[in-house]
Amino acid sequence: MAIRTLDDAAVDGDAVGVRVDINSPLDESGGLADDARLHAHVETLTELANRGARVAVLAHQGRPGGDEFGRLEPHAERLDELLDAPVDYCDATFSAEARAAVEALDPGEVVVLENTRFYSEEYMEFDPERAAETFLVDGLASVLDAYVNDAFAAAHRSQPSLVGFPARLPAYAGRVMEQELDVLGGIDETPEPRAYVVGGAKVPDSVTVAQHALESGLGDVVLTTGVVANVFLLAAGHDLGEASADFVRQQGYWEEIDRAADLLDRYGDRIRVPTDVAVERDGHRHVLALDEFPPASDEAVMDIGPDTVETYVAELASAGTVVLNGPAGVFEDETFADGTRDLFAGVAAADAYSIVGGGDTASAIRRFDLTGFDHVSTGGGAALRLLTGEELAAVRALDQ
Ligand SMILES: Nc1ncnc2c1ncn2[C@@H]1O[C@H](COP(=O)(O)OP(=O)(O)OP(=O)(O)O)[C@@H](O)[C@H]1O
Ligand SMILES: O=C(O)[C@H](O)COP(=O)(O)O
Repeated sequence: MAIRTLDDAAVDGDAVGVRVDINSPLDESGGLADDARLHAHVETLTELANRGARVAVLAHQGRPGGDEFGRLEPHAERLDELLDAPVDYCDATFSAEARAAVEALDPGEVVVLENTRFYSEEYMEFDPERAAETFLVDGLASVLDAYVNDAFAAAHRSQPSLVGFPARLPAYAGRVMEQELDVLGGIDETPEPRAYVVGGAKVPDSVTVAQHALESGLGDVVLTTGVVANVFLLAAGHDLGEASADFVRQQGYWEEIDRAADLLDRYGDRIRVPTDVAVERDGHRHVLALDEFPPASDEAVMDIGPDTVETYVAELASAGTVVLNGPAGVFEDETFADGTRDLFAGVAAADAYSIVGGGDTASAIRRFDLTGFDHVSTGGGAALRLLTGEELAAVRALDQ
């Protein structure tokens, strides 16, 4: 694979479109609840500005219809604080106003364009050739001289701003992309046995990762937590009660139960599910063992229990490599933070080579002030897919 980096780029005076992933947890007021991903891109944006580039930042925030879907003005304001270069914001992405904002840039200046996902085609998946003809790519390519993709965390999405520009402009990997590919692209060289701890709420991505890890043999064991564990518990025939079943349905994940059941049939001896969980009862955390199921109809499973943490940490003690993605529970609520805090602390303390991925996962690590992981990736689903040997769409598009 021949991917050019910023070492190969001459950018002085050029207008450079830089796709970053600054998709971040938001607080109740819509501001940034965590800015780790913005910090991650400071190196690339600073290098380009210092080398005289005129920098147009492309990024997404959240998903259409989602709670964290919003404008990038807070991100632009924070980047203006983090960078020495002046950072402006334009509430347009590829319109005449956006093109004018790019053309008005002087060398060393930065403008953050509006959330790419405000535009319908951006949330669709295309092959690179078709993506190159979308209104977003076509609209911006005319005012850009080069494209840099630093958005490793979104690199598994074959969406226009991630795969469409290399067909139109000289394209390079940013420093985050370069570093993540160096570390995560070599999972088959990490110590064995490898344990994948798969949690969080992005169930389809995680089931895909579990399937790849088990089928390829890259993963020796998959330990499930979070909503992923709830789906596998349902697949194993456990009655999680009405509230958790409704949640899985509302998220559109009911079909994932069949995929999980298939994996249990084929690899059941290499998949772990919780032996106890936590629900809210009378306003407090209440732990239920599997033999006490089902929870009451209004009691959603919100965390893994202490026995599960103990069992998982004990198994990880013999791993050569641990890959961790996704919180174990609704860690944002202190009532349900124990599973994530205690399991993550166990991974950090283990002797294994530990690779952690995921925006919310990294946010939890910071919240609990945990150190001792060998690599904390900016990517969630992207990191996991690369770690199971899957090629990432945006990386393939950069390979010119
Ligand atoms: N049992 C549960 N029920 C509901 N939500 C849960 C549960 N366990 C974890 N979550 C939620 O999962 C979310 C994080 O899942 P996600 O898969 O997005 O993590 P991530 O991979 O680290 O983040 P990202 O993919 O955005 O980089 C958290 O907001 C957390 O509240
Ligand atoms: O946070 C992430 O995992 C990336 O920004 C990708 O977001 P998406 O899952 O909404 O495409």
